[in-house]
Amino acid sequence: MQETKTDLSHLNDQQREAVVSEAKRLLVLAGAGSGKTKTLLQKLIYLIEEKGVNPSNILAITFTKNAANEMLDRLILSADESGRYAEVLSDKRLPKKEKDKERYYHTKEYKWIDKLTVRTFHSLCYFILRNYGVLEFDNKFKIVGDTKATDGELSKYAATETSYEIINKLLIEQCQSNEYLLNFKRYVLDYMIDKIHVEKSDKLRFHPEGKFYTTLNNTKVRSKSEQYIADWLYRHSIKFEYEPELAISDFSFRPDFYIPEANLYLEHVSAKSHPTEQKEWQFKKGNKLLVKTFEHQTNNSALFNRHLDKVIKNRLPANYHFTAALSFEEELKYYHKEVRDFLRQTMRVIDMMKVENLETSKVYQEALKDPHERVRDFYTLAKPLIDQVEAYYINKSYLDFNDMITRTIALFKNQSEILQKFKNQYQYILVDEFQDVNNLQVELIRYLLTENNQLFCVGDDWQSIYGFRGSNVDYIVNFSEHFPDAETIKMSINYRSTQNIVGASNEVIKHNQFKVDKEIEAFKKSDSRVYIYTGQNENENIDFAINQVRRLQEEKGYSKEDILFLYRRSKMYDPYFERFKQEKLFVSGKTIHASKGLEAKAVFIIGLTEGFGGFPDIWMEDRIYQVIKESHHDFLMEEERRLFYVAITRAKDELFLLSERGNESSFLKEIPEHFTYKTSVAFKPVVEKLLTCNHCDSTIESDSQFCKYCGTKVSDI
Ligand SMILES: Nc1ncnc2c1ncn2[C@@H]1O[C@H](COP(=O)(O)OP(=O)(O)OP(=O)(O)O)[C@@H](O)[C@H]1O
Repeated sequence: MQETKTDLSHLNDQQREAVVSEAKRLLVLAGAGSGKTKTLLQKLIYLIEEKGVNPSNILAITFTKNAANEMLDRLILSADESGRYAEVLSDKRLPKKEKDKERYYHTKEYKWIDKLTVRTFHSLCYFILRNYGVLEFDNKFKIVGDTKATDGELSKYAATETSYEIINKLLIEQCQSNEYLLNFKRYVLDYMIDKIHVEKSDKLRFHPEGKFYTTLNNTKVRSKSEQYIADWLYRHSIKFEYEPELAISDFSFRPDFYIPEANLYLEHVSAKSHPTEQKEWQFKKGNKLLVKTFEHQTNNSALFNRHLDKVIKNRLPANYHFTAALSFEEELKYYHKEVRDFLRQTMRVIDMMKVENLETSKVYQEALKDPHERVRDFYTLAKPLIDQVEAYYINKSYLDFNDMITRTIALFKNQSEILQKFKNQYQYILVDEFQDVNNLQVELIRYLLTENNQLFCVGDDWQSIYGFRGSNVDYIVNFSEHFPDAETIKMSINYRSTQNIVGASNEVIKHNQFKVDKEIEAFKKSDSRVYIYTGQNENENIDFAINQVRRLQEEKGYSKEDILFLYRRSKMYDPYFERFKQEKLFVSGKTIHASKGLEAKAVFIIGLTEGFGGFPDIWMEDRIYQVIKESHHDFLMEEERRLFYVAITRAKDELFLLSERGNESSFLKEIPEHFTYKTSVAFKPVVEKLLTCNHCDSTIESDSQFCKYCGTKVSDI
């Protein structure tokens, strides 16, 4: 072993090789729990202690604020010989705010730690723009996020509104134009309510009467042409009745429309209509006015509008008011969820365009060439809104997280002396979780690279789970193509999880095509198997979870931190959370996305069912996004599988997978049986087992009616 001042004896060979490597571009590619973060920190300490590198020449980038804090914590722990900081960290009563303060003071205490730059991509860009970005953007900018920032360094500079609140406000403003509002409502009705782009068999299932098309005044009509007429009337503020009952002498029937203010009936004639002669005669007899429109007229909307003008408008009173003011709230009051979905989709499109560095106008041009009307309609409505959002952000000096990176890149591009300053400063660039970088982040890193500085990245392509936000797993899979002359070191021992958990995770990930092959072995040997429970329904699963949690707490002394519930979607946890509250059980739950980098002795993955609302859950598959970036079904499935892999590998000793009988997630079938213990038998409550006789104090067996020792009845206890 090479002699070093820094103690590297607690590292394995591969970790040590990574720490001492002089390679200018190095990727440490490793599985879950293999000590990537540990290796990165050790490298940092080694550079300072062994290589005499000035800490201010080191930049360490993490993905989350928590990861940056954890990195600082580990550095402080390594420096603090008194053990005081370890006490601070382990003090469960100390609030997070206090811990943050302690971290701040301790960082100041150790000058070398204080001189390091340990930041997330965002906070790095934030810092650069605030201090050097005045020519690029208002340097007193505010940050806009998905949620209101409540703590952390950046929260002081957070905007008072969220990105959703802004886009919602701007949509309402946009809808002050009646035309936009009604076009928008038309879009909602067509594609989100009527789902006209969905198979016909589905339609008929939902509307057995055949009245499928929803008009702008929320009437269900039978055909697209009738819907067009009804919408035309609504757009001209002309009241109408649809299929009113009309009785003339002894003859009763339902013409298509009645327009009271013109005292006029309208019949739309298509190939499917019944012959109208009979009806016309009855109208004449009853001295009522009937006008007809014909299907072939609808082929040309300008001509058809003119026809409607002629037969309807001209029969209304001369002073008729054709444009009543419409309100967004009134028009869309039944469709709040659909409005929210449209806005979320638009926000996703905005984010994707930023990450892919595409201009709105180019995307719009492409979208209008799409063969599908739904996609074209979406972009026709989204474009003016997206333009408004952009203008609003500039006007208010707002930047979102992607903007901060884009603006920093622009600053580097336009101000070479500022770029030079950072290039000179950061001799060593260390990036954690490299599997999650996106185009913008890689471009930023590239700007900082010189022939002489070192880029040291650690990551696991199997854990890349932010594709939906634009991260690109290709950067890690093909690292040496993106960074010429790069070296790669693979680390293959998992120190976190037991053998069967590691085995199961290896088997699951084998189903992915796009990956780097690695052989991961467990360091910890244990016979305990992955527990798969398939209850009859959710309630049975919750009962099972409660019993298992109690068992772990009582038999193994596990605390709140030792047990982690993971799920694909937050709402899966709601019923569990409610029951845990009732049962006074304290356990933490997280989405799998939020669990990255975490570990717990026991992990429960809930909601492992197949199909809608389960896991895998491929939600990005909408042609709307394909206009910006193609994503294939298989590729999205692979990301879901990586997410499952991340979830499994959070478990140190025990892993429980909860599914429902008859509707098991396809992922469960990917785990070979010899790693698992499968059951669908509900657990007897553990509390029964622990019942003690209040007379003689001995433990009473679970199914017994009497205390075996003194005969006291269980029902009296
Ligand atoms: N050489 C080693 N000997 C013993 N334990 C180790 C070694 N390397 C890492 N560990 C332990 O393994 C666990 C996982 O380490 P770490 O969190 O650094 O892994 P990681 O690769 O970053 O994990 P993940 O990617 O899954 O989040 C930690 O508890 C760490 O202390």
